[in-house]
Amino acid sequence: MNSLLALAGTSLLNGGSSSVQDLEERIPGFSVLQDFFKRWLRIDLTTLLTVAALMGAASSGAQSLQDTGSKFYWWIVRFLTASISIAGNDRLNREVLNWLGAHVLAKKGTRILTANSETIQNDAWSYRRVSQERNDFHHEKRMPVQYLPTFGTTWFIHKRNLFMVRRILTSSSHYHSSWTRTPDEYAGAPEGDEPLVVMCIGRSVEPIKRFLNTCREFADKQREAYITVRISKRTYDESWDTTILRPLRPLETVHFDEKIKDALVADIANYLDVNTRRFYNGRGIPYRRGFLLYGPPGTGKTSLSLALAGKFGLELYLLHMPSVRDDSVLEKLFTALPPRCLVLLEDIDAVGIKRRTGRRDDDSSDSDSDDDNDKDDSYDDNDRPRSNCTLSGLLNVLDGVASQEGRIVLMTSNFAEKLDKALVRPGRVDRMIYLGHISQRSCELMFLRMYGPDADGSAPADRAVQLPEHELKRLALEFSGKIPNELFTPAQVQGYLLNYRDSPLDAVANVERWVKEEVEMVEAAKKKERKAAEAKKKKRRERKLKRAARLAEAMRDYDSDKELEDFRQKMMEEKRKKKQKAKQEATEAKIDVEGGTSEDLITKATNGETPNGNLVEGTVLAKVEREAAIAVDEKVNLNGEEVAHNPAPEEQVTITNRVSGDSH
Ligand SMILES: Nc1ncnc2c1ncn2[C@@H]1O[C@H](COP(=O)(O)OP(=O)(O)OP(=O)(O)O)[C@@H](O)[C@H]1O
Repeated sequence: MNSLLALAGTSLLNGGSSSVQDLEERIPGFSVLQDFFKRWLRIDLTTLLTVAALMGAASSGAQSLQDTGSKFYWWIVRFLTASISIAGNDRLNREVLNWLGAHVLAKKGTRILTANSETIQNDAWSYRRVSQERNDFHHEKRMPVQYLPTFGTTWFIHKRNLFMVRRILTSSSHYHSSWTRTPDEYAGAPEGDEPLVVMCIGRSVEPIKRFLNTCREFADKQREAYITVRISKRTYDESWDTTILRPLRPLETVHFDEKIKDALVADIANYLDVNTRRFYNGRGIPYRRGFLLYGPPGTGKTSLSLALAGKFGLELYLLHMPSVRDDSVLEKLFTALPPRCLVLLEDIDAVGIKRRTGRRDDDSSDSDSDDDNDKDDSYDDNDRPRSNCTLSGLLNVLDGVASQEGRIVLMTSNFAEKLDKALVRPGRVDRMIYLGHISQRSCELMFLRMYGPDADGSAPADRAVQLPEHELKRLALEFSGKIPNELFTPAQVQGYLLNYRDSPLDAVANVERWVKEEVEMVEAAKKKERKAAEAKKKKRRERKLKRAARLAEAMRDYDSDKELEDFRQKMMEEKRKKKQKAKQEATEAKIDVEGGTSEDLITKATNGETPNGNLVEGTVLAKVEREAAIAVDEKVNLNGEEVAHNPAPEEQVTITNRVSGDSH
């Protein structure tokens, strides 16, 4: 085709006639077409082809000119610059971008940037999970926004060398941008895995190497001032995929019993000592250490964990237990831990609490519960968040064969009393630390921290009143004296002080009123809680009565002792399957069944009492067993006969038949 167009072009330039013959030779029937176009359309086909040929030649000429220009440009660039490229997933890549963000973009006032905060997946579910109500308004865990260079080239001068850093488009975004013809930086934001090319005018790479070192040093310095927190956010590839830098929190800013704090720090320091590792290894003791931080919300469990990570220069791996999908995810995340780190397992009490559909480990309510079905099943009856992980899954990662050695596990819980004994046994939890309500001394320290000079010794610029040290101490003492000892959480007091960030005098002046209001609020909340607990208790009692009535009803349908015994066995079997844990406790339970009418016995049994009125230690199974035994006894009584009651051997529940007085 191109040759035909060229021929047409030559034909026009030569006056036409000779080349029409050439064209006729190459395209049979060309003269017929030519006649047709001339007669009917009044167009000279040769001219048309010639114009097209000239336009094609001009465009390909421009293209090749552009190619040549581009080649020349890159040849010059190559000739005049040295460069080092950095892969998208290399840590150095991030460090260079951070340096640029801090030193170039802000100074140059760059107007086209990309912003990073945190990656989200489908968070619809997590918005549903409203956190437990708390009184501090400053429990802020949002990620700061970071501004970085976008696609393209950033120019800057560093140590008298001219540098260019190119952030290169990845193939997918490139396709997108060229398709829509939108400039790269508007076509989409960089995803974080774009390679970088660092170029510098000159024929040596040494200045670039020096620049990269500067970036690394800057990152190290930043790291010293920050704690690296790793979390797992992506739901599809279970890894510690997100890194957050949190400002370092000095341990002194977490207020609780100083002696306990010192002991905890000494314990961790001792554990991290190389000699300790040798000692553990030499004696075949697994080199692990676990701590449980427990107490009400807002008492500093998370803050203490961050402060400890900063103090010992460890990376913090954070897992919020109710958000862990299942045991296999937990295991994968634990397997990916480095040997020396701090793992924070938040809300550990959520493990082992069953969801409404398919309850597991510690459920002590009856199986035929029919209320509360409309409630969000990510919470238990006490509004504690639930986890999909099982207790055995958790124990397995803590000290199973495959569990990593050398790390420190910190677990936090608001409901430590609910934790399984197996979880808190030494080896898994070596030290339990209670973080409770704030003491007056801690209030004083918090006040001083809030209004004292900044960490670097400088006075905060935005403070309206700069008080001398002795005056500040006096105010701190006055402030703490007005706060009841161990009534509020540290978060509450911090929240109050933040309201008077610029005015310590106002903070002291208004504290009594605040205390009064808070106390009233606490009282009201307690009252509400009590009411809710009573209503719950009432409901449970009604359920038990209903069940006991059903049981008694069922008893009436049995004529022979054998049928009765079969029924009892069947019921026992069902309960045994459901209540694995309760079965163990039932082993220890001793139940003394004596005296009382049938109604008495059933009522007492449903209340968790022995027939003689004593409260029985034990579990659901023990209670159910008791009810069954009572019902059996009752049936026997009605029949006027004595029936041997043989509990399954593994239950070892001693039941004294009230008719015979025998114990089995
Ligand atoms: N003991 C404390 N000393 C100093 N500040 C505290 C203390 N406890 C809590 N705070 C402050 O209260 C806020 C919440 O603290 P943090 O998240 O550590 O509490 P928490 O016990 O982990 O709460 P939750 O159980 O709800 O996770 C933080 O801003 C923190 O600075």
